[in-house]
Amino acid sequence: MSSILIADNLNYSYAKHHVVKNVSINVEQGSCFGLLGPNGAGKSTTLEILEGIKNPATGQVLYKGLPLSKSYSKHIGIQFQMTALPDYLKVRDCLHLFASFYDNPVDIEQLISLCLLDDAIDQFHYQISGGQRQRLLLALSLINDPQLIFLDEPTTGLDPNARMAFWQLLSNIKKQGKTIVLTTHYMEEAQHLCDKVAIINAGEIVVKQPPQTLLKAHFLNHILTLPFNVNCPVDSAVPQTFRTRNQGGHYIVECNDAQQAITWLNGLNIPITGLNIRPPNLEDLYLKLTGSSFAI
Ligand SMILES: Nc1ncnc2c1ncn2[C@@H]1O[C@H](COP(=O)(O)OP(=O)(O)OP(=O)(O)O)[C@@H](O)[C@H]1O
Repeated sequence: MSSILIADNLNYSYAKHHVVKNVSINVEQGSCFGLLGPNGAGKSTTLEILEGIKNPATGQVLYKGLPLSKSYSKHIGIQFQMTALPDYLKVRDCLHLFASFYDNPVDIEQLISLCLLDDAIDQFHYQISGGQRQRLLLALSLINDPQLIFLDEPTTGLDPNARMAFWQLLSNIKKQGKTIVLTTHYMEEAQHLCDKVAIINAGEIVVKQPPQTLLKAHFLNHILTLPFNVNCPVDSAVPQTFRTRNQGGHYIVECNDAQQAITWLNGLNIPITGLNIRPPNLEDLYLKLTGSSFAI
C-alpha cells in the first residue's frame, strides 16, 4: 500500500507549552489510523496539524508525497462540530448547505442512506439523538467525496449500540477505499477499527504499529485475572512460561496456555473463583507502557 499522508518530525507549542514533540507518522492509503492517548496528550493538536489547520513549528506534512497546498482542504473531510450549525437548519438543510460549498458534491440521497440518516432527515439538527448527530457530522465530512477523512473522538458520549453502529459505518466507508485518521479514548474502538495505532503520551509517540503486532510483541496469548492478590506468587516462584503481576488489587497471570496456568494455580491452592480469562488488549498495553490507565 502507498502512503497517502506522511508527517515528519512535527513539533508544536502553545506559547511555552510544548505539546507535540517530534511526531512522525505514515498513513497508508485505504487504511484506518488511530491516535490514542489520555486527555491533554496532544492528539487533537496533532490532528489539526495533519488537517492543515495548524502550522507546525518544525517538521512537515506530505499529502500524496507533496507538501500541503491550498487545495488540500478540497481533498479531505473533517468532522465538523455541531455547535457551529445555525439552529434553524434541519438535517437535510445541513447536507444541502455543505454540498453548496463544493463544485462536485456527492449524491445527497446516497449519503443519507450510507450514513443511516433517513429517520432524522426532517428534524432540526439540535433535536436528533447523539448517534444520529455523529452520523450527520460524518455525512458532512463526506460531502465532497474526500479520499482522506479526519475524525476527532467520533464516538465519545455514544451508548454501546450507537457506537457499534458507527463502527459499522466506518467499516463501510473504508471499504470504499477511503482513508480514515481518528482520535479516540476507546481502546476497543481502536482495536476494532484501526489498521495502525500511535499511542501518544505527553506529546510524544510511545508506540506506533498495527494493534495485533503491538499486542504480540508485548504480551503472551491470554491474561488471567484473579479478583485479589493475597499470597499470590511473583518473580522467582513463578514458572518461566507465565508472567505474573499485582495490579490494581488484582493478581494477573499472563500465559500462552490458560489450562496450564489454572492447573498451576490449583496446585498452589489459590482459589480461582471470579477468574477472568481474556486476550490482551490495547488498554493493557497502555497500562504497561505508561503505568497508568487512560483518563477519559
Ligand atoms: N488553544 C490552546 N491554547 C493553549 N493550550 C492548549 C490549547 N489547546 C490545547 N492546549 C493544551 O495542549 C495540550 C494538548 O491538547 P490537545 O487538545 O491536543 O490534547 P488531546 O490529547 O486531544 O486531549 P483530549 O483527549 O482531552 O481532547 C493540553 O495540555 C491542552 O491543555
